[in-house]
Parts: sequence; structure tokens; C-alpha cells
Amino acid sequence: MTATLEQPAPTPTGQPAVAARDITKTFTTGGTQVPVLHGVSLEARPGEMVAVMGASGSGKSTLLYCLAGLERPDAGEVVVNGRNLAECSRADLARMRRGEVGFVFQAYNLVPTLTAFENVCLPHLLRHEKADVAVVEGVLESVGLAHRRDARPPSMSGGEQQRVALARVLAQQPSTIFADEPTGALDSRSSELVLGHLGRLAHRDDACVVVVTHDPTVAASCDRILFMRDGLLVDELRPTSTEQVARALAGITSRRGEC
Ligand SMILES: Nc1ncnc2c1ncn2[C@@H]1O[C@H](COP(=O)(O)OP(=O)(O)OP(=O)(O)O)[C@@H](O)[C@H]1O
Repeated sequence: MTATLEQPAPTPTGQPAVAARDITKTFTTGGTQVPVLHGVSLEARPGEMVAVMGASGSGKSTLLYCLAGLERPDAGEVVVNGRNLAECSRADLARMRRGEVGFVFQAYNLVPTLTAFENVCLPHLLRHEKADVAVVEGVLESVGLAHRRDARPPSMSGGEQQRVALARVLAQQPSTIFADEPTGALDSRSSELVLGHLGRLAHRDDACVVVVTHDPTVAASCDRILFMRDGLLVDELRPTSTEQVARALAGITSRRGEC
């Protein structure tokens, strides 16, 4: 699999689509405090596809959840499309995630009793809107699942479920997309297809895409990579090849715990 996208990456301009300023997050489980984010600041712009990499447990998913408004940071600020998330109610955040912001979950989050088609329509249903059947069928076809339209998640492979989850986000036509390991369950062909979609959203449709990944090939497809270690962003790279990304990641993870 080669690390290329069909669209060349333009230089992103303008205001950031996503900005985090000095965010911290500590979880408390069973009376024990688990500090995860220690003051993370970043910016990602419309038209940009940004990867977040780092060792397991370095805080990548927690960061993504804070950026998407699925977790509230303890301190610091997250601004998405000009809106400070701390000033948004739960209902505002839920509305954002059903419209302008899309999230591709590691665990798919599909409703098992609904068909693939119905799962893709779900954000529309939750907004009490009618989904455009042609759009929904179009996105299912674009992720190679037209023939699985009426299948339910329990009868689908992990890769098929991952592609339904992506189709659900594509059908929303969001301006900002967060994706947690979006190719984790996919073979290399499906992985290329998903990356192609995300790249086109960023580079053709001027969306901002933030992807958490362990896969150097996926990260090499992005415009910029942010490296995390122990709850901090410690490095940044504009990738030129999968090998270069793999070397950089190995360097970051081998120095784990030094800071
Ligand atoms: N809801 C939670 N409650 C308690 N601890 C949590 C919670 N979510 C995450 N953590 C802890 O925070 C730390 C960072 O987790 P996170 O999932 O953000 O890391 P990650 O870099 O995405 O890891 P991976 O690559 O394995 O998915 C881990 O120690 C994890 O156990």
C-alpha cells in the first residue's frame, strides 16, 4: 500500500478549524487519579489532514475526545469552528456532532438492530430530518457496501462495520472530522479507500480531518503528524514517506518516560 492521496494537499489558510490551548485531563477511577493530558496545545486548519501518533496510553484518544467535545478537559480551551466548547451545553455539543462535526469511532458505535442503510441515516433521524436516499446510497456505494445495504452489524465483518461508520460520517458532510483508528480493522485495499475519502474531504471539500493512528502508512498520507508522549505533544512532522514516519515514531516511543 502506498502512502498517497488522490488530491494534492493545498496549503491550508485562514482561521483554525480546531484549536486546543493548554488542555489538561485527569480521570479518576476507583479513587485513583490518572493524569492523561498535561497541557496540550495545537491547531488544525480547514483543508488539512492531521495525524496524531504515539505509544499506546500516551493520551491520543483522550485528546481526540476532548477536541470533539466528547470529553471535557479539566483546564484549557478547545475551539472548534470558532466555537469555544466550554461555552456549549451538552445539547449544543450533541447537535454539533450530528451536523458539522463527524466522529469515526474505534469501536464503530453502530446500532446492531438497524441495517447499514438505517445506521447511515441515524444522524438525520436524530435531527428529525429525512435523509436523502440518493446521498445515503451514494456513500454506501463509495465505501463498497452497496450490496450490504440491508445487512445488520452482527452479520458484518469488522471492516464492513468500520466502513458503515465512515459512510455515516460522510453522509453528514461535516466540516470537521475526528477519526480514532479509522483503518484499524481494514485490509490494505479498504484502508486506502477510507484514506482516500478522508483525504478528499480535507483537500477537495476543505474539511479539517484529525486522525489518531498507530499505522505509519496512514500517518504518511496526512499533511502533518503530531507526536504524543506521556500526555504531551512532543514533536511534529510533515511526512515524506512511510519509512520516515516509522523511524520518527520509533524514536518517540523509545524515549518514552524521559520527559
Ligand atoms: N474514561 C477513562 N477512565 C479512566 N482512565 C482512562 C479513561 N480513558 C482513558 N483512560 C486512561 O488514560 C490513558 C490514556 O488513554 P488513551 O486511550 O487516551 O491512550 P491512547 O494513546 O489513545 O492509547 P491506545 O493507542 O492504546 O488507544 C490510559 O492509561 C487509559 O487507561
